[in-house]
Amino acid sequence: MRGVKVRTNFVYPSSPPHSVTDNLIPPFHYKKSSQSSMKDILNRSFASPPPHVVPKPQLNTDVICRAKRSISFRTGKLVRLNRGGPAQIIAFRRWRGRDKGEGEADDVGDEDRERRKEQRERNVHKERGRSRKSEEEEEERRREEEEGGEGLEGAQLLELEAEAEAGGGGTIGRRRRAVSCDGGRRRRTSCELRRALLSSPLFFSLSPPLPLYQATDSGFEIPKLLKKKKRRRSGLEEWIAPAPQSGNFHSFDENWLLKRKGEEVASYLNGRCIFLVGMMGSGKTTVGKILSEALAYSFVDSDKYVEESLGGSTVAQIFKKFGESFFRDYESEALRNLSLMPRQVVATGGGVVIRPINWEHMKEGVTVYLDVPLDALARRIAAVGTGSRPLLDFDSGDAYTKSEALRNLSLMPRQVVATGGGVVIRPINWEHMKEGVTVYLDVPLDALARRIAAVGTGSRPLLDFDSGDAYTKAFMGLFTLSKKRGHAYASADATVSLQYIAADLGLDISDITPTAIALEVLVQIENFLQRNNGMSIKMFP
Ligand SMILES: Nc1ncnc2c1ncn2[C@@H]1O[C@H](COP(=O)(O)OP(=O)(O)O)[C@@H](O)[C@H]1O
Ligand SMILES: O=C(O)C1=C[C@@H](OP(=O)(O)O)[C@@H](O)[C@H](O)C1
Repeated sequence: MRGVKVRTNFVYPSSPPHSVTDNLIPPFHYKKSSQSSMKDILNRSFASPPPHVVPKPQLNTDVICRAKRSISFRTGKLVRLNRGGPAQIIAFRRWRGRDKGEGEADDVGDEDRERRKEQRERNVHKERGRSRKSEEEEEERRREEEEGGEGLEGAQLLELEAEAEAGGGGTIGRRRRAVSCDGGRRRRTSCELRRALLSSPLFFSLSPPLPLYQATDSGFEIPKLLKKKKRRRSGLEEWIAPAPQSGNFHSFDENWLLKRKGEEVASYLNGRCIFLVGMMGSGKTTVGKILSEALAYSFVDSDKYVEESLGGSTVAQIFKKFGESFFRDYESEALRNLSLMPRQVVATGGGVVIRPINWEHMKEGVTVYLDVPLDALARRIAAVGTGSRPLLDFDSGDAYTKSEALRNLSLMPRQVVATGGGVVIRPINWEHMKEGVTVYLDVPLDALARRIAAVGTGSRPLLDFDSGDAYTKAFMGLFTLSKKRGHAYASADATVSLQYIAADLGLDISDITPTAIALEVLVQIENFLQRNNGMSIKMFP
């Protein structure tokens, strides 16, 4: 990949933070006896979600393992968890067409590569009678080799072995297929690789598509579907992980992976900003802060930027005083300024996607859409209140929001809307209501007065939004907004869908931590860069 830097020989630090060491326990075959202690571990794993996210009381222990495995599938890593040490990744993800000559490993490999290439060319001559198919395979292998993608070779393997023995870990810019190779030189490579891996006390392979272990209430077990014989042959019995004894096992694992991934992705980004887009409450701010730490970027919230540039008024105040379009102008200006600065994770306001000019600014960097189902958004927003989100704050009662509520309602089908008596005085409201059929209930004043007196004036809503709980109100508002702008989010370079992650990991959406989302954001950015071969990413001088 041109323009994208790849570290081929990066050695991860070998000593973990204290809390991590304390939290790992004896190896896999050590069975925890008590059911409650396992649950304790898992509950503590989710010790620091936002206060309103209540962990499920009965967490399925298997979930954690699946989550771990899946994270590694996504990141393409082979992960080793050391006894009493940090998890270490031995990576096989390889960038296609990456820069050559970076790092020692490539230098060492060049000679070898040249020699093997010549050898193969001689072989090609000898075996002229071969079938066309084999020739294509040969061609493919040669192409891979030229791209620097041959399997792990002597120098790297020795290095890996040395690191393994020393208890260290390393990244080797080689492709993942090296572990699942199936013939000739590749099989040898695979064997060597496995030997190198197994020479270290504990390895936990998350890369092959096999359920390597299952968590049960009494400990971790190799899944029954893997027959004993097969297990022995594949060496899986040794490819095992230490089960967590206590503490924040889950978060540790995520945090550690996130940091490593952050370092990797930051080196490809060359200072490009990340713009997080998504509906209100999708976690742009929460995830953005975590992401910025992993990338060693600074974090900016575009709403805060606008607030500061307008002397500290809140977004709600700006909406109330000057209206939405005034706010949008400042928002566009904020994005323009932010797009000129390097190394930032920007949490944008949910509405930035509606103006094409904002996309022009954001496309200076990489845009990522956090796709969260409306139901989850409404829950989150209901938990904190709609006060800071004027487009959902139908209770505030100012003229602007009442009209806005009516506009939103006019976009929804199959509704009978009981409007507030005062809506008729604003022409704009009629425009909205004329989207449907308006019916005037003409009741003599004295009859109205009697009715209202009977029930009290407290029950007179301006819009029917006043009835219903915080969740319903938030959901209604989000629904109409998402109808209007759902398609606009699709312009982002990458999408992170919580629904997809939840289905993939077998988790509830509310159980996906912001750290896991941040990790997925990094993976999707990486995929985006790979798809675009790094060419769309301009370099900062
Ligand atoms: N992964 C998550 N799980 C549960 N709640 C979350 C998650 N991410 C964010 N939240 C909560 O949702 C609310 C909105 O998050 P925030 O980051 O402010 O969203 P945005 O910046 O997109 O509006 C906050 O109260 C936050 O604590
Ligand atoms: O969706 C929107 O139009 C808005 C989202 C808000 O930001 P968050 O997405 O950070 O809540 C804020 O910019 C403003 O209330 C408008």
